[in-house]
Amino acid sequence: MEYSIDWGNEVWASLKWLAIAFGIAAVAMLVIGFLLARFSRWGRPLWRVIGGFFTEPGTRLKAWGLAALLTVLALLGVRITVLFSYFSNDLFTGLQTAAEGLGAGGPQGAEMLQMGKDAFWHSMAVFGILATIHVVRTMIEIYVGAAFEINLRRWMTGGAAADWMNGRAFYRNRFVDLSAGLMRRKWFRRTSEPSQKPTDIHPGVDNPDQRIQADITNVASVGSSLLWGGGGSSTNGVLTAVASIVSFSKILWDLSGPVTLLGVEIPRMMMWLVLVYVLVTSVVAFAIGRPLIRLNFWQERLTANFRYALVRVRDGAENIAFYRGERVEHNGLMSRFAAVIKNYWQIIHVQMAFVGWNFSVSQLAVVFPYLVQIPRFFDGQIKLGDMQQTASAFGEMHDALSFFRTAYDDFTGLRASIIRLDGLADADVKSRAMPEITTVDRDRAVRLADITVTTPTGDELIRALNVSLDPGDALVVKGRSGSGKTTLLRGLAGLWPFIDGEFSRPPDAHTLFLSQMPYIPLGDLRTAVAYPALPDDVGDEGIKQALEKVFLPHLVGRLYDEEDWAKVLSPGEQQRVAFARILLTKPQAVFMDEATSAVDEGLEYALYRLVRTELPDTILVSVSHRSTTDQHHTEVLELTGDGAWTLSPIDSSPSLDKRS
Ligand SMILES: Nc1ncnc2c1ncn2[C@@H]1O[C@H](COP(=O)(O)OP(=O)(O)OP(=O)(O)O)[C@@H](O)[C@H]1O
Repeated sequence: MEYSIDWGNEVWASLKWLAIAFGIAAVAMLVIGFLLARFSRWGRPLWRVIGGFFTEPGTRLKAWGLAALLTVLALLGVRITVLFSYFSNDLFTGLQTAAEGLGAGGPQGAEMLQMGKDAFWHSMAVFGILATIHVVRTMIEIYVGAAFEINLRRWMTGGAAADWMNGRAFYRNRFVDLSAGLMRRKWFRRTSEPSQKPTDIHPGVDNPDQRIQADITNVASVGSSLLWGGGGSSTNGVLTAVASIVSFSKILWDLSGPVTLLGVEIPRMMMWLVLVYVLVTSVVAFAIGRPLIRLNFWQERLTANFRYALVRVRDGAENIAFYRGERVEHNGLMSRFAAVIKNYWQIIHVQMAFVGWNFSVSQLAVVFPYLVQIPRFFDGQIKLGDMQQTASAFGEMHDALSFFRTAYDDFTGLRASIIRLDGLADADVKSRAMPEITTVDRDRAVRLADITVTTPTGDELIRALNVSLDPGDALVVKGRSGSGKTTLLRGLAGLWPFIDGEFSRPPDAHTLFLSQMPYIPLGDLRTAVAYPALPDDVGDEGIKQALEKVFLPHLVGRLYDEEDWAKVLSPGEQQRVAFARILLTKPQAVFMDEATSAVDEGLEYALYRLVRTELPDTILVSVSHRSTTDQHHTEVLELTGDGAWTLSPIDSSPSLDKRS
């Protein structure tokens, strides 16, 4: 019996096919990828969030290497599927020959039966080889796919986290929306990028944590499987879909015969039928599934909001418990959860229609080729094997062409993640583009020259402030609540964008800003005390001494204890930890925002004296409501909150002996 292809020569034929297909696929992917990244509405943001993986020196070799390997493996998968279709042709033709031999009887029948048997066992051997290669290929593909995904995810997470930290974008992105009103202000325009227009405002960035964690995971895993397909043969990707379409259209073209429709003979009918069938069904599917882009985007946002609300309860547990605020919290949580469910129902409704349509279309496609071919088979024009291969080629073509229809759901999820990651990158850039105070490094001195601070709505809090402090000077900032004391410190620290003027201070490493409640990082106590230095940089001995000096000797033995220290230490103890940090860091200038508000006056006195004695040359700037802090300072700055300010010396301060 004659086989459908020359199996003896197939290894070389397949290798040649693979080489040519790889060449074409590589060029096509590069060209299409370039065009999409340059000109399409979703390709541009996608390239923005993953482009560096393929271009940066640290990752590009691995990126291109793994991508090439995945392409080869995907194409090999397509080739094997093609060969399986020839195997099935031979198997069924062999069975048909054997059956005909049995029916015919006699010597000729016996010969046909033998031919059929030979063809059957030959097919089994072919299947054994193909199946082995198929399994091995699939295993390798799963591994390489995972390696690509993990590398991409690692690069994206590292990059997004660094970008979020860079220029304190994680803090300043809260002002991206608010800065809209100020875009028209002269000094804002002067300090912002020339390309920024008042209309060019990003709508802000919600839940960056979710974006960095969940959206990146989604882009890395769904993105790569959409391109190359999953591990199993049934899961197509764009590449395998296109390669299958090309390969199977040739088979279908060769096998499909003419069909007479309303008296007109249409050649290669199967081919046209599958194209028209899939085109029409896909257009309908896209129309049904279109709302999923928006709904998936919202699902991410609403889920993140709900989770953030839960985290807030955990963080504020003590406060909530004191207030007996469970009812309010529960209501808040449930209303956020209700929003998640409402959106989820909308997704389900669209998906019911979408999946229902796709499923019906795919079911019909199972019998469709038999219905079209059966007259030719009954007329004896084609053999059982040919019909079988036509049906399988139709099925493969249909699956491949339908990939874009069935995977539309995944595309919408991917698109939502890309939009969110692009939004984060955008907000990071805009956060950095917002104005910041001009800082000048100056050894052992602090100068504020013409500092003007406003609220986000443009109301002046401080107008043209000038202050000059030399080593050992200490300034206390006072004023009614809301007059802008904290905001001044925020501005000087480079957090508050609505500030103008020049600020000279010791270099970053020698200037320390302390907020009212010191931040306590996760980890052991030594990490908490040494922050923002690393514990090994300051050493255990230094940490122990600092703890003893700030009256926390009971903590000396617990340096390596891992606790949620922000919840274990009392506010007063946390403020003493902040003073320990001053002793460890030995800054040339320190700015403190009500840093002793939680300790009693005796302890406050002792802590200030400690700093003055240990670090007599350090410049102190304290924000304080208490008159007891005055005695540790040399000057007082009074803010009125409407722009005006007064600066006056403080007499008879016991700290005035600091320079002696
Ligand atoms: N993110 C913000 N958006 C809008 N307005 C803000 C923001 N942060 C602060 N403000 C406003 O800026 C003004 C100054 O606030 P700031 O916290 O500096 O006051 P303060 O003098 O430190 O007050 P207190 O003594 O109560 O700590 C207040 O009116 C406050 O409402």
